[in-house]
Formats: sequence, structure tokens, C-alpha cells
Amino acid sequence: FNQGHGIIFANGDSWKEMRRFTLTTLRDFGMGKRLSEEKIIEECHFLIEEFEQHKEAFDNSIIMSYAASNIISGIMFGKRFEYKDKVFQEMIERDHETIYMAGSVAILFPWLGPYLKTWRNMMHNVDITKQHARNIIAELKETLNPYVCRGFVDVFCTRMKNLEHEIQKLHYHDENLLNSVINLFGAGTDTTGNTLSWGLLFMAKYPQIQQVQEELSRVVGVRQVQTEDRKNLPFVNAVIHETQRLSNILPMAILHQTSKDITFQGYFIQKGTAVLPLLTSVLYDETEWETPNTFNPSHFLDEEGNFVKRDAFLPFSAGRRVCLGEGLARMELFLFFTSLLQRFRFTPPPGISEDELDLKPVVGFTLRPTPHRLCAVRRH
Ligand code: HEM
Repeated sequence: FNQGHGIIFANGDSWKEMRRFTLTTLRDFGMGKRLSEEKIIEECHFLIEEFEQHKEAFDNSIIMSYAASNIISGIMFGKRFEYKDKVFQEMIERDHETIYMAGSVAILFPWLGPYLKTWRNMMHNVDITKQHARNIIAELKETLNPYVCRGFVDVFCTRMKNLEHEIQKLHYHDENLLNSVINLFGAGTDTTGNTLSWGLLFMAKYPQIQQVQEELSRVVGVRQVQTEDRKNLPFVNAVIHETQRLSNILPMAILHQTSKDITFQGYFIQKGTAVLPLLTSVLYDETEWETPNTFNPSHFLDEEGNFVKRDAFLPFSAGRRVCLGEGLARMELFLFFTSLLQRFRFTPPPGISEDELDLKPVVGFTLRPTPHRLCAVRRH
């Protein structure tokens, strides 16, 4: 894919350095804190404006990805894109397509890969995405100002310029920058966007769960929801967790490789063996969840209606490779979801019943909802 550069497909010292650098930089730019909260709230306004323009049923999935993408773009490039921007639209659609193709047989059995059309198409897509990212990075490099730091790319470029130790020069180079940017853009867009789209689909399918709105009206009213409201919104919180559990967006997490011979639960696994952590096995575990195959927010509520954490809730995976954007993603899911539900009720298009809304996913590298349309009906 990218010869081990960047974060997702990197290993060893380079991965360690890039992961550490990315986490520190994301935190400096407010991941999980006030700064990203402000960015997300600003984006909520654009999202609501966009939803309001649709007087009839529409497919919200690509719009949700635009919103999610603008958050990670803001952190990386210091700017958001207009939803009408053709280049931005193409970037997201290409990303969608690449992630879909990445789940196909050609990728899961890579030795067949080069002979298959899907593989060639995907690599073609990756090349165009790289070129777009190169253009954005080049523009940022040209306008780099040591006194104004716009985002991740500026921090990386400044570090590249100022490196003194040979050992660091090994890691801070253009290929690592390019691939980290592509990884963050891809990881930060599709996952969050699709989860939000699943959330709205569940709302339309199970109108009784729009009890979310009753809780929002009672606790928050019409003012802007803030992250700190979450602790007073146990039902909303449970619905978001249940959405993540049931939508099972990354069923196989990301392909890894054992770095040494190991015996795990009595099985010997040789160094270099490909390992796929099957998140489905824990998110749908019959011994952990009362009704593993149905949407049931009570999985995250006690008898008094308080929110309860569950150990088997692992949509971000676990361990050293756990999702690096978890804090940001959780904040986005909460603020986008609540801001939309404060203003809109989601229903199937006229003539279609709730039962007819299809929950079968489109299977790619991620599980996304089958293309569908919903009405966003203004509540006030
Ligand atoms: C609902 C949203 C999200 C979900 C469900 C999710 C889930 C995951 C999962 C399951 C992994 C693989 C962990 C493993 O390999 O075992 C992962 C990795 C990763 N995620 Fe996320 N993610 C989300 C949002 C984000 C966001 C917003 C970002 C951007 C900051 C992000 C950045 C990454 C990166 C860079 C990795 C690779 C980490 C590494 O290999 O060290 N993710 N994510």
C-alpha cells in the first residue's frame, strides 16, 4: 500500500515515532478538549444548514462524511472545505470507494491481488488520493509561517526543517508525512461518517428510541449541546454506544502481523503471521450481550436508567494499536448526533414503512448502511 510509511500500515520504530508524534500533535490541537469541541460545534451549524436544504427524503451518508472529514482536515490543514467544493467531494467519494474495495477478496488474499481488476482500480484510486494530498501539503509548505501554526502538516514540516539528530531524520521525511495525512484523512472520515449515518437510520427504524429527543429537550432544551452534557444524558449516551456496537463498523479492525513467535491461548503462532482481530466476535458475543443481534440501548443502562460501561464494547479495538482518534471520534459522534436530533426527527420516505428500512450493510473494509433515503423533519 505505502511501503510501511505513515501510521496504519507501518511497523517498528517508524510506526512508534509516527504514532507518538501524531497523538501529541492531535492533543496539542485539542483532541478530546475544548478546541476540537469548538471546531465540531462550528461544523454542526454547517451540517444543520445542509440538512435544512433538503425538503424531501435524501441520502445523508456522504454529508455525514463531509462533516467528519472537515474535523480531521481542520486539525491537519487548519481549514475546512465547503460541502459544494468539487475537489473535496471527489476526495471523499474516492476514499469511500477505496475503503469499499479494500474489503474485497483481492485484498484479503493479496497474492491474487495484482491480477485482479479491483486491485488495479484501488491502486489507481490511492495514486490520485496521494496526488491530491501532495498538492495540499505543497501549498501549506509554500505558505509555512514560523509564527502561525495551522495544523498537523505545519508541525511536521517545522520539525523536518529543524531536525538535528540523524536518528530523527530517519522518520521525519516526506513519505511519512504524506502517508500519515492520508491515513488520518481516511480513518477520520469514513468510520465516523458511517457510524453517524447508522445512528440516524436506527432512529428512523425504531421511532420509540426517539426518546433521545425527550431526554435532550428535558436536559438541554434548545441551547447548543456541550460535551459536558453527556453525563446528564444517559439514554442518548446508551443509544450512541449501541449504534457503535450494532453497526460494527470495522468488523476486522486492521490487519496486523506477529512480530515474534508466540503461544496464545494454547496455539502456537509463528513470527510474521497475519492476524485479524475480529471485533464482531466481541461486539456480538452472546455471552456478553442480552440481545446481541438487535438494537437495544438497555445494553448500556442499569435498572434506574443510569449509563453503564461494558467491557465488551470494543469498536475502537484494544491494545497498542487501539484507534488513535478514539477521543476525537467519540466527541464528534456525541455532538453531531445530538445537534441533529435536537432539530430534526428522522423518518422513512413517504410510502415506506419503518419495517422496510433495510439494516443490511454494504460489506467493504468497513460496514456501511445500504444506500437509503430518510426525511429530516424539523422539530420546531
Ligand atoms: C467511529 C469512529 C472510529 C472507529 C469506530 C475507529 C475504529 C478504529 C479501529 C477498530 C482501528 C484499528 C485498531 C487495530 O488495528 O486493532 C483504528 C485505527 C486507527 N484509527 Fe480509528 N476509528 C474511528 C475514528 C477515527 C478518527 C476520527 C481518527 C483520526 C484521528 C482515527 C484514526 C485512526 C488511526 C490513525 C488508526 C491506526 C492506529 C495504529 O495503527 O497505530 N480513527 N480505528
